[in-house]
Amino acid sequence: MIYTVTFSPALDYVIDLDELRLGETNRSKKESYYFGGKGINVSTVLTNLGIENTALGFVSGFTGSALERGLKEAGLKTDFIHLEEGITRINIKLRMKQETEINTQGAAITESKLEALLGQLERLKEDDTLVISGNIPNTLPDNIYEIMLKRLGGRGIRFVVDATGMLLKNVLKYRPFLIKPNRSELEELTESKIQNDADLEVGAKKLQDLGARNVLVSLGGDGAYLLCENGKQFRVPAIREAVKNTVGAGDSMVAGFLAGYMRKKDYEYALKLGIAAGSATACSEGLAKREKIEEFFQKI
Ligand SMILES: Nc1ncnc2c1ncn2[C@@H]1O[C@H](COP(=O)(O)OP(=O)(O)OP(=O)(O)O)[C@@H](O)[C@H]1O
Ligand SMILES: O=P(O)(O)OC[C@@]1(O)O[C@H](CO)[C@@H](O)[C@@H]1O
Repeated sequence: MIYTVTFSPALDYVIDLDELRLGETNRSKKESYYFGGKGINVSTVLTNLGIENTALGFVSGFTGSALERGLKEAGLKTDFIHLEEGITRINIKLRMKQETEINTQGAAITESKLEALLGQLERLKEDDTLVISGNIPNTLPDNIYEIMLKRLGGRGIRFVVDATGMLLKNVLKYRPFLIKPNRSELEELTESKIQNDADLEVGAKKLQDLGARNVLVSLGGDGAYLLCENGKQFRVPAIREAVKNTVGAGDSMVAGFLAGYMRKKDYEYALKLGIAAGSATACSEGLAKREKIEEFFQKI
């Protein structure tokens, strides 16, 4: 069984603008909203691909109720913990020539609610997969992912971690099955510039040396690079069509990769399905549906 954890789910409010003029009243051309947060996006795309999973995390307030209801209507299985104060965050995504995002803090998670999540995770057993992604509210310590993996280590659970900075660095020693930095995250983690494929290999190898088993580096419109635990490496270009929205492309890639791995236990196949899912989301309004992912997979 696959479980995803999103500490700080989000209502993604996507606003289309010609341009943003600071200090003035700007009027949108169009707006739309999506139920997001990284782990939730992974769960949505897994569900779209017919892979059973449960989305865990914290929700609160009227935005949390809307998110929970919306996800249920979309067919997701969720088991959220309800916070008593604050609201599930609203993240602003400004869509102009370039995309600009404002990701907000999100509701504070109390110690007892955190314990409730750790209690839920006790049900995980050998061969289960736990996807932990996204940022945490700034009221939590940045070793929180490490605390989780330490408690769950040694049980044969497959960990997938998609996070930045210390949140990710702290967990590498627990040998996560998969991490998915993008180019700038890889640069930050390895404190080096990534300018070509040789740099990708060196950077990914550094993260493997720190403990990661498989390192998937997403490169936006340039596709992705995978360094596998067996030493094999693959570089696959993206499918380039008219881009509509790249929010959630990385999460879709993680979902596609996992779905592919579950199906065939083959890393090259998993990477191709990951690329297909990431590019299908980039070329869709909202997260990709199964038909688009399959159509893109045929083109790789
Ligand atoms: N402009 C694009 N055209 C085609 N495919 C894209 C484009 N942007 C992203 N993708 C696909 O999605 C995958 C993940 O993209 P990216 O590297 O932007 O992830 P990310 O930075 O984690 O994104 P996010 O945080 O928004 O989810 C890429 O490897 C590629 O397959
Ligand atoms: O603030 P975080 O947790 O780093 O990222 C949150 C977020 O940008 O990630 C998803 C796209 O990957 C969006 O649905 C969501 O708004």
